[in-house]
Amino acid sequence: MFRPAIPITGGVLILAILSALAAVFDGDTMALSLLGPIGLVALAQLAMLLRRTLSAWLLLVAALSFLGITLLSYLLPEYWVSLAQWDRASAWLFGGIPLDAWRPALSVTLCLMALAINVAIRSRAVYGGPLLAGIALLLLLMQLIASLIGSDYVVPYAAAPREQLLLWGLLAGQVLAALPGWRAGALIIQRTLWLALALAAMVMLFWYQQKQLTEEQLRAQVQTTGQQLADRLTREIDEHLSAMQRFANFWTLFDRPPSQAEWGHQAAPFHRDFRYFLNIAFIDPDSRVRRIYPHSDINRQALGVRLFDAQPQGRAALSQALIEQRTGRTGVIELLQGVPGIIHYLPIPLDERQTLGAVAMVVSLPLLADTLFQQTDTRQFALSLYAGQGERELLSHWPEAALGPWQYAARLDVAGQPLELRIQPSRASLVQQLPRHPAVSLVIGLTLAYLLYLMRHAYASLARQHRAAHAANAELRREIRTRTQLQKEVEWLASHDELTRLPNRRLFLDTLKANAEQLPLSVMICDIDHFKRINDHHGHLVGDRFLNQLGKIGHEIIESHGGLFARYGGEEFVACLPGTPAEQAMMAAEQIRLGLQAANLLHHDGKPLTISIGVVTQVAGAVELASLMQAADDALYRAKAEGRNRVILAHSDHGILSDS
Ligand SMILES: Nc1nc2c(ncn2[C@@H]2O[C@H](COP(=O)(O)OP(=O)(O)OP(=O)(O)O)[C@@H](O)[C@H]2O)c(=O)[nH]1
Repeated sequence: MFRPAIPITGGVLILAILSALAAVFDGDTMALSLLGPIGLVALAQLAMLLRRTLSAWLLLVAALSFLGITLLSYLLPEYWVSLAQWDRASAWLFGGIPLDAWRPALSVTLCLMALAINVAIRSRAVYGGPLLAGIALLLLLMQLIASLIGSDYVVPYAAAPREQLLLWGLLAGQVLAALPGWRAGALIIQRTLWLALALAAMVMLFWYQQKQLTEEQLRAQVQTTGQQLADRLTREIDEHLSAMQRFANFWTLFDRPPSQAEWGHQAAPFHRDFRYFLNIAFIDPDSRVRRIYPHSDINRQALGVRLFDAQPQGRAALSQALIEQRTGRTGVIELLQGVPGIIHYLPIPLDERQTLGAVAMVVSLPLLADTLFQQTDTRQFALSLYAGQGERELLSHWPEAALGPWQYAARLDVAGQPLELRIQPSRASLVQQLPRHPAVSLVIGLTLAYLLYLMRHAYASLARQHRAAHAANAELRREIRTRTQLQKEVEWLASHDELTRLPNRRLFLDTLKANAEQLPLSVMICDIDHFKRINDHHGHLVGDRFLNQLGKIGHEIIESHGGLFARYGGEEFVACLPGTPAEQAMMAAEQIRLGLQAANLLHHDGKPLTISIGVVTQVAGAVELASLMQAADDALYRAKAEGRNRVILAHSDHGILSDS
């Protein structure tokens, strides 16, 4: 293993431990839940680098179990295991901490898993080490970009900078340790890696896009809910305005101020239907409160109060009703009851110029909002109603659960008064609604990329082995051919003479033996006359050429007689003629003698090269090679003795040889 990997991984481990201690101190469960497995993987990596394989595996099993559970929480559909069930399990396991408070982002989980698996396989290329490192790198780059851009996702996909740094450290350690091994198989890795890595990158982009889309859908959903709520508020206000109009119209039938009993009788149902009407009062033309419902203690204090004096903010609106006979309304004012609200003034005309008075309806905005909020599932949203554009909070409701990262603000106009309704969903409700398919397709896609790598790597390795085997086979075939050739040459050399390329003594004797029964069997021994002189005067090379020439002449003639011409040794040649009578053998010998003489092979003195030949033929009886050869040799000796350049047939001897 490459040494720098050890200090780098050790550094990651130390930093993870220190950060985890700080996180324990701060009670930062989110950081702890990532620092824990990072520390385990770093320790496992260190153990693997120091060849403590068993310890490394145990640590990895612990880290991968945790990461596996995290991954499952992203993948399993809500209707299989609901968020509430995950929360319960998480609270049981981690002492009351809900899932969302510790669960690392999906991309972070996958990144650490890739690094952990890479430790388990020791980054070996054959098991996908380079691809796992590549996937971890892509996920880290994605996180880096996300951190730089910043985002307000429901479920973020970047770890905190410190954790990201640790992950980079782990990856660097792995790559440094694995590089020498990867270099050895660089060619196969190159062929295998890029396609799988491109697939992984595409899958990540697809996931990112899907994630964007789902987040947008969630926002749209909350926006719709918020807008519905705002519309309902507007409708509610419209309804109470028309109800008030009906109420005011009723009193135009009177030409006198109503009695308290009449007022109470008529106002009661309106007050019951719209519980946010703090009171419904009859105001005389002098702006004094004459009748009021409900007849509560606090309301009774208002009786007789001249509103032009007591409530200057409402003066313009009240004048509109009393003098101009038009509906008037205050803006959001501080009511006598100490809450913000709006007062509507509706004229009760007597005729075109005179008014009987005005109906004042005091609307408590907090109560109005509360009426509305009660119709909504307030466990899932934080709701707040503001006067103007968030200038003054009229009512707000906060659920106990943690809130999501963003809110929607709906603007509405309540009788000319701008209000803002803000809706912020709880984080849990958003997480619950998040579809699982982007996460599932990411995990499946990355798994496919991994399998693709394994498949291509196996294929490339097999192809390389196949090529090597093929080359070895070709080499082997060449070797066999060479050896067979050599074998043939050796075999040929064992039975032939290299100079004349004629059969040698051994092959001659074997042939003779093999044809011993083909009587009459003739044998001849030929010996060049005074050959020594050729060598002495012309040199050995010329001597060789002469020997060669004789070989050709003898071979041609003897072969035409159906026999075998061989070199017996030195300047001696022999012939074996099975089934050949003495006359024919003599004739053949004579042909050789004359052929040599005519070959224009000359001694230094110009005399032609001659040959002496001894011939023997066995016509009957068992052939004895030694005596047969001896008889031929004797005949040759005689030929030499009688003056050379002649053919002599052996004497009849032992009854087996013919005589001339
Ligand atoms: N150039 C050459 N000479 C050879 C070869 N084998 C044997 N000789 C020579 O053949 C000669 C044989 O000589 P000898 O046996 O004395 O007989 P000769 O000179 O032929 O005389 P006779 O046989 O008595 O007529 C020797 O000088 C050998 O060196 C060979 O392969 N090449």
